[in-house]
Parts: sequence; structure tokens; C-alpha cells
Amino acid sequence: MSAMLGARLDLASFLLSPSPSPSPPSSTLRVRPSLAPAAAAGGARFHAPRAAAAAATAVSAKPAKAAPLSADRTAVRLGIASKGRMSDLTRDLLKSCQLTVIQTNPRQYIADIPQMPNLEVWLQRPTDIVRKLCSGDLDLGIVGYDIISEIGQGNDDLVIIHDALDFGHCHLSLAVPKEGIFQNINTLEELLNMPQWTEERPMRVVTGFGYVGAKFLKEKGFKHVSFLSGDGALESYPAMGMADVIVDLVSSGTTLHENNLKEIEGGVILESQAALVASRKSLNRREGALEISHEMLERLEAHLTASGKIMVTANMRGNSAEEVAERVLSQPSLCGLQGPTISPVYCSLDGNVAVDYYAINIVVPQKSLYKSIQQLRSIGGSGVLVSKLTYIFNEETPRWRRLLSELGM
Ligand SMILES: Nc1ncnc2c1ncn2[C@@H]1O[C@H](COP(=O)(O)OP(=O)(O)OP(=O)(O)O)[C@@H](O)[C@H]1O
Ligand SMILES: O=P(O)(O)OC[C@H]1O[C@H](OP(=O)(O)OP(=O)(O)O)[C@H](O)[C@@H]1O
Ligand SMILES: [Mg+2]
Repeated sequence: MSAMLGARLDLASFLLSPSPSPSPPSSTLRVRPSLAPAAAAGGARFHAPRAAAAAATAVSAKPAKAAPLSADRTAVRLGIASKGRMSDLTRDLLKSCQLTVIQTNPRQYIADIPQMPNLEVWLQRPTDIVRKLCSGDLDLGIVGYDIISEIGQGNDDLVIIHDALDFGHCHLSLAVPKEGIFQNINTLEELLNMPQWTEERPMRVVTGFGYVGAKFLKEKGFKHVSFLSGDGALESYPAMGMADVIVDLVSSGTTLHENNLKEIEGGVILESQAALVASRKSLNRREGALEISHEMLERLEAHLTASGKIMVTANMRGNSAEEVAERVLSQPSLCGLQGPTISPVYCSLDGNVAVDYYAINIVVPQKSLYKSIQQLRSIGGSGVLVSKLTYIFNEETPRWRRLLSELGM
């Protein structure tokens, strides 16, 4: 399902901007960490989540405030998901960066990455990873941006190092039943203006995202709303009569569809994918944390830049490298990352060294492989070799420069 147009959080601007702007744009989440979900929602008629209010309170009671840096450990700590869909995907990504996580027993919660001897890997629930970054018990973490937003509550100590690890793609969305009083409700505006919502009978929202959900609805002008917190199978709540609408994660849209629910225009609260996040305090003060972050960022960027790209090598007859280059550059699919690399192929001819052929190297997107081969052939290319790329290291990554400037370095 394609994400609907609506207010979205801009991944790059959240948490990475140096300081809260005096009047943040409505699409940017930036909230004082001390606000409890209900308080963040504002107004007496915004009722706090009921069932799991305790969990929400626990988060706000210990607002995501940075604890003093613990001096009694020297290792840098990375938190990754211990179970669930993010767990294997995180390990797979690290493995692709030659950072294989070694866990001696699947029930052990500590593991290591041999290439990074000063790094401890802790296997934790995603929500706990964010809490422990805020409390100073972890230095780095890989979790979904949704969880960073919900649990981090705009805590300034959280800094996103890489905001697009290219897995765990989903969006947090408000969805309503397809039928009944919602039959003709297709936009957030229409939902807001429904006469049904009053102080006595607020719109009941079930969600695991009490903080972000309440903040969104408040910003959109909803006044009569009550929240019920649930951990899973939220799509069943409207049919059970326990909630009117839901705020939950969506990726394929199948769960909504199968439970007779629909998304509405303007109802997308945030877009999410896995991110590498750190504690600012750790990066500034824990020995080795910044160096490890740099190496991880470099490896991640190089791997993610290379994924989906291939290297094509071919030979081509020609009078000069320039002439061959002109032929190659005349083809739209053969321009490569920064133009083709063309080198002479030297051969021995009657006892002399001669150049009859040139070798061409180009990096092209995997999806345009066949088109590239056709174009190479059409300009006289032969002996085409295709190889997978593991890494593409560009110059210093902009994300690293942004991180340093965010840290005031
Ligand atoms: N349907 C989905 N598609 C893609 N990513 C998702 C989806 N649902 C959740 N995610 C991402 O995965 C993260 C972990 O999800 P969640 O905490 O629900 O774990 P899980 O894998 O479903 O395991 P469980 O719910 O059984 O604990 C979320 O924070 C989000 O970033
Ligand atoms: O759009 P879809 O591809 O259908 O995915 C959306 C579903 O995925 C997540 O649930 P999950 O699978 O984590 O189950 P849970 O509620 O038990 O955690 C989310 O809470 C939705 O229910
Ligand atoms: Mg789940």
C-alpha cells in the first residue's frame, strides 16, 4: 500500500537538528521530554491510555533524561533487537558489513563483533534499547525510527547517526473501520469534524504509540479523544467495540484490509525504517564511542551504497580512450557513478606493444543490467563481465560531517 499524503516526520530534521526551533513546523516532532503522553496531548479532554497507562507513565516518570556517564565500564555498548522481525534483519545487515555478531548461546543477551574488540553487543527489546540509550546504559542502538520517536519523546540526548538502514520499512498511521459511521470518512478533516465526538463520548483510539499518536492528534486539532493502550492485534479492537479508530504500524496494509479497516488521507503520522541511533553524551565523552560510530557508519554507507549496483567490465576496439569514452557516454545506461573508467589493453603485435582494445569499467544499477549490456553491445563491446559490488566507499560521508556538526565538533 502506498503511503498516503499527510503530515510526516522528516527523518533528517528530527533529533539531528542542533536545537529546537522556536516554532517547529507542524510536521516535525519535537517535544519536551518531560511531557507525559496525556499532557503532551494537552487539554483535559485528552485522556491517557487506560490499559497500559502504567507503561506510558513509567516512560514519562523517568523522562528520557540523560543520566550521568557511567565511568565503571570501558567497553562501548550497542543494543540490537533480541527478537522479532528486526532481530535477523539487523544481524544480516551487520554481517553484510563484515560485522558478524557472535553469540555463543541464543539465550545469552550479550554478544560481540570480533572486528570491534571494544564493542559489546546487547540483545534487547527495541523499546528497551531506546530507554537504555536515554539512561546511559547503552551508547549505540539499531531500532526503528518509530520506536525512537515514541520512547525517546524528543530527548535531545538521542542523535540519529544513520536514518535509512533500508529495512523495517513501515509507517505509523491512523486507520478507521470501512463501514458504519466511518463509511464516508476518507480524510483526517472529515474524521475531525464528525459530530459523534464529544466530551462525554470522545473518539477512542487504541495504540501502542500513546505519545506520538496523542501529539499528532492534538496538533491536528482533535479535542475529544481518549486513548487505550494495546500491545498487539490492535486491528481487532474496533470490531470488538473497544475502540473507534487505531493508530498502528502499516507496511503491506494486509492486516488493515483483513480486519475491515482503512487508512485515511492525512492520517500518516510518521514514516519509519531502521536507524542507527546514539547517545550524544556517549559520543562526546565515552572513549572509543565516536571512533566505533565512525567505522560503523562508513561500513554501513559503503554497503548500502553498493547494494543494488553491479560492476560491468567489457572490452572495446578503438583508436583512443577518448574516442571509446565518447561512444560509451552516448549511451544513457552506461554513464556509471562518475563516468566510465577506460584503460588501454596492451598486447604484443609482431614484437611491439600495441593498443587495439580498451577495457571499460562501469557501475550500474542491477535493475538496468540487461539494458546496459544491450547498449554496450550496440557500440561494439565484447567479453562482458558482471560482478557484484560489496562496498562503495565514497569521500567522507555527509552523514559523518552532519554528526560532527550536531555534536559541535
Ligand atoms: N509490519 C511491519 N513491517 C515492517 N516493519 C515493521 C512492521 N511492524 C513493525 N515493524 C518494525 O519492527 C519493529 C519491531 O516491531 P515489533 O516490536 O512489533 O516486533 P515484532 O517483530 O512484531 O515482534 P513482537 O511484536 O512479536 O514482539 C517496529 O518498531 C517497526 O520499526
Ligand atoms: O501492513 P502489514 O504488512 O499487514 O503489517 C502491519 C502489522 O504488522 C505489525 O504487527 P505484527 O506483525 O508485529 O504483530 P503484533 O501486533 O503481534 O506485534 C503491526 O502492528 C500491524 O499489525
Ligand atoms: Mg509486532
